[in-house]
Amino acid sequence: MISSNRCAFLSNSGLGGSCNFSAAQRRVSGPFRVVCMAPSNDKNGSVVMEIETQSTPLKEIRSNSAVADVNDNEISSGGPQDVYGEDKATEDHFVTPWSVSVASGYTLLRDPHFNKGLAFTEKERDAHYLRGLLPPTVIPQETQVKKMIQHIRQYQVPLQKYMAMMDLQERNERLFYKLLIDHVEELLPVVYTPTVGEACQKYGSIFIHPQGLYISLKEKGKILEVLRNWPEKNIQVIVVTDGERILGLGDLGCQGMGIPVGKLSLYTALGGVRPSACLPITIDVGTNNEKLLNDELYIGLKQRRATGQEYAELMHEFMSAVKQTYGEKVLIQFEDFANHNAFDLLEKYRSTHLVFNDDIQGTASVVLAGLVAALKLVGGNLADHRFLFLGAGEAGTGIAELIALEISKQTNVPVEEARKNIWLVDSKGLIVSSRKGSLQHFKKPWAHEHEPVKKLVDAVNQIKPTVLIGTSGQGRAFTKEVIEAVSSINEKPIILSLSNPTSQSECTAEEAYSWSQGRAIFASGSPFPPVEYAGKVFVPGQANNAYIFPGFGLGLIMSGTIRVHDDLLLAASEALAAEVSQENFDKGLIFPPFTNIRKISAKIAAKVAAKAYELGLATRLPQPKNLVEFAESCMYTPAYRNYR
Ligand SMILES: NC(=O)C1=CN([C@@H]2O[C@H](COP(=O)(O)OP(=O)(O)OC[C@H]3O[C@@H](n4cnc5c(N)ncnc54)[C@H](OP(=O)(O)O)[C@@H]3O)[C@@H](O)[C@H]2O)C=CC1
Ligand SMILES: CC(=O)C(=O)O
Ligand SMILES: [Mg+2]
Repeated sequence: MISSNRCAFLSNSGLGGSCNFSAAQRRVSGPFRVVCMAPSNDKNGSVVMEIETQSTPLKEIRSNSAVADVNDNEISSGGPQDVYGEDKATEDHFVTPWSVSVASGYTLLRDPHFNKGLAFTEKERDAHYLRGLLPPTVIPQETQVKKMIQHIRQYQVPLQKYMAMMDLQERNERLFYKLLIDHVEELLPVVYTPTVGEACQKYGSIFIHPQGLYISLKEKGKILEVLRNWPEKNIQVIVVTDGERILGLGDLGCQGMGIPVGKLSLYTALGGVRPSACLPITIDVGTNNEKLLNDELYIGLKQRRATGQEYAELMHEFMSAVKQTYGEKVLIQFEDFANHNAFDLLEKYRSTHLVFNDDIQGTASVVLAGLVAALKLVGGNLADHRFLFLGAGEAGTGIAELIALEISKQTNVPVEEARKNIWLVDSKGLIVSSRKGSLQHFKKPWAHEHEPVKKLVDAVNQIKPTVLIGTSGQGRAFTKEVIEAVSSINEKPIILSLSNPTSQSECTAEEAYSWSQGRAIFASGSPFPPVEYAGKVFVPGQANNAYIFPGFGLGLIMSGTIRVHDDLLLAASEALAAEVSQENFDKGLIFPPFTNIRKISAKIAAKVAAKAYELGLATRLPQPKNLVEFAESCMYTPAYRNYR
């Protein structure tokens, strides 16, 4: 029965409150150590109990396992441990209730955190009972990457590429991240916008593995327990959605899970946050999407959305449970909530939690960076420009407010004054003071004196913007007439069509360049391929919050920052704008390419952390001398680790 000294195995047999050792033992045939968890009333809600079938202490059991046998630079460099808790991370697999942690043989091959596939060395195959479980060849990770990219390229349909990537993430996490990092420009549109939008729409039918934590109304009163079911303990970033405004695709309910999963894969690939520190969460309060309610494959609650007190209570329980479980330094990123909840949630929790709304704040920071960079091409200061937005929701008013804040800082005028050059159009037309009474609170600061204007083209002709920004979620709303109008006012009109996915973009790159006779400085939320116009090739940039949130989050985490302040958004923005090179400007680009994004993220992180220290918001002391180097040293790299 007990015949050799292989590694640890955890049973979930203690679910009822006590550990059923015999069941645990029955499931381990042959060599084993058993480590079993049972619920208790202690702080973490669990205790570790050991069944020492041989006289091996737990410490040694851990060191006998491949999981604990990690010996790579990330962990041994001494830099990031205290920031990322890497040293503890290996132990997470042993202290989480009900999780199974097996670090050898067949099960090792099926653990995406540790699997290396054919890259397991001869020694590892011997040491970890892999002989015969793999074909005899050993190939390095670089070759695996080459093979995988060929595999992904074989698919013509973007959704198939997406599914192949998700499948890889579930099989071999480090290979997934190496592939994504090495081919970031090519694969970003696969794991992120636009393809992730289609994936969310079809999530029910393509759903294979649950990839995050689902917290529905059914879990009300039990959210603390639900969080404890997640196998990782050292969580540093949560991206949470309630699925009500997924990109520009509307209410996708529980199927919005694709968004937190996608955003967090960028936290790791672009910002170097450890995958095990990332937790995607979907709050399911129902959906008002009739199509989904009538779809037998829909994965969420089949009921209309809870609102008001019921909604607020669930969210409050969630926010409290997160703080109780992961402490106050966990970053909670709100993503793709509808605006009637997004602003209120941010306001309610910004003084008690480390919260960040990506759609309001991250988008603002990235767009401000693009605009500051664009000044090099069009001239003038921010205060010299006139801004017109189509769309006055989270993205529109968020960007508008950060521009006003920056103008106010640069020119020493009150922010109310700085707002006067910024105009917004919503579904009812230009926002003007005569509408003030019926406006949502986030639109009120933008209700300037003007007669009502219904159509965008009329607003363009009357306001005469130098910058036109689309944040409406309305595909092709920048018509030929609109782009011609803004191009007749400006030599180089700045046109940003930020709405995602591609189908919702206010105009295509081709439309922007051709209708402006090649004069537009253009960027879009989702990527467009280069355009040839009048014998010249135009390379459109991508104006997406993906430039900011990974580095921004890294900066908060590495400095132990406890609250997000607007000055941190300005710092991130400044750092990004500084990364646009002359070579980029020469191509008409106002954002750097994503190829160097990890270096850029480290610089963003450093600026954010520096500002947090300056404001007294950072708790990691003493402040590292060189914050860029420190950020880089903290970043997760997906190279395989050696298992002794
Ligand atoms: N590139 C990026 O990084 C980001 C892009 N986005 C994209 O921006 C879009 C909007 O997101 P968000 O601001 O959060 O959404 P919101 O729902 O908060 O805002 C949408 C706004 O668009 C307005 N609108 C809707 N239809 C029309 C219309 N026909 N004409 C004029 N205005 C209209 C709405 O008007 P009303 O208020 O009257 O309903 C509302 O003000 C989405 O497509 C999203 O994907 C968002 C975040 C980041
Ligand atoms: C990019 C993003 O966050 C959005 O479109 O909602
Ligand atoms: Mg979003």
